[in-house]
Amino acid sequence: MIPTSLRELLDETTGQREVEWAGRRIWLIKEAWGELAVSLQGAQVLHYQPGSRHETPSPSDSSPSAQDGWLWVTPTPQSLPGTIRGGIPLCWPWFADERTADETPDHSGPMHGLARQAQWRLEASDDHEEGRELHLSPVERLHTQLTPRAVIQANAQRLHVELITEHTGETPVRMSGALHSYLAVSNTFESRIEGLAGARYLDKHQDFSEFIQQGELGIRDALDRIYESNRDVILEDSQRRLRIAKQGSDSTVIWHPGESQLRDVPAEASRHFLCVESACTRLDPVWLVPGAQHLLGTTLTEA
Ligand SMILES: O=P(O)(O)OC[C@H]1O[C@@H](O)[C@H](O)[C@@H](O)[C@@H]1O
Repeated sequence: MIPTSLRELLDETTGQREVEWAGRRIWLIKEAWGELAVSLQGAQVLHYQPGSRHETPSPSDSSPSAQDGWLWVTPTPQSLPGTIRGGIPLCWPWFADERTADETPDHSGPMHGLARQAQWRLEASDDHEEGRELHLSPVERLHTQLTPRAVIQANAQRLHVELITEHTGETPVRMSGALHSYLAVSNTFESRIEGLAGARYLDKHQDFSEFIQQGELGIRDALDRIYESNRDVILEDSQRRLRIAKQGSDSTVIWHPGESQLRDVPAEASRHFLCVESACTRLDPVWLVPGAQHLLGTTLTEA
């Protein structure tokens, strides 16, 4: 589900073009296989919709429909240099406040790292498996030893995002990170995740105490959990069943603020997303040695 102003820009797009939206440069694609929108702030996918839209939702109806895409974006994003809440923010080279690869003297780097605020450049947009493959790199160096790049593939069947980190320095670095996907749902508190039953998790709301997931996970309230799992999960709600697969990640983060008001999200809009994140966290940090690389990936398909 994307804001109406972004929807209008997509509706006016044929093929590919760069536009300005919410003060950011956005790469829009509308082709026979579907639609994609990527913000060059953060190399952040904001929208993916396979196939063509069949109908325009009525403006009076604020609930998302299957035609609104698989990702959710707040209708009231922060202005720059803030970040856009929604889509798939890249959290790099640390997750949340772990700051393992933070090079500031007092470890005061931003929550979720440096990548999502930074400006990225589109290096290539190629035909790929009857869809598109985009390659992006940060405009400025973000870390003295680590270099990230993003690869985004989209076609009529799937959206795939890779965050690749190369170690170009001389001493090992401990990093973490996440593909912080905001997935669109018709009602967060009626949605359900399959695939985590029996998994160990840390509950951030209970001082990272450890628990085992009993049965499948129904979302009923706020939650902030790191599951130790590398399995696919399925997000089910009344509009679709989405399979979320991942690569290079042994942590699955499930997050929603519940009824707490986020300052950049109107109350009604916050009932339409759930974050399911392919991550490397305190449970599975990545020790990168000189010359090595790590790939963190997520793949969304219809289940
Ligand atoms: O508001 P932010 O910085 O995007 O973070 C949102 C949430 O992101 C999740 O990944 C974290 O587990 C939460 O603790 C955090 O609150």
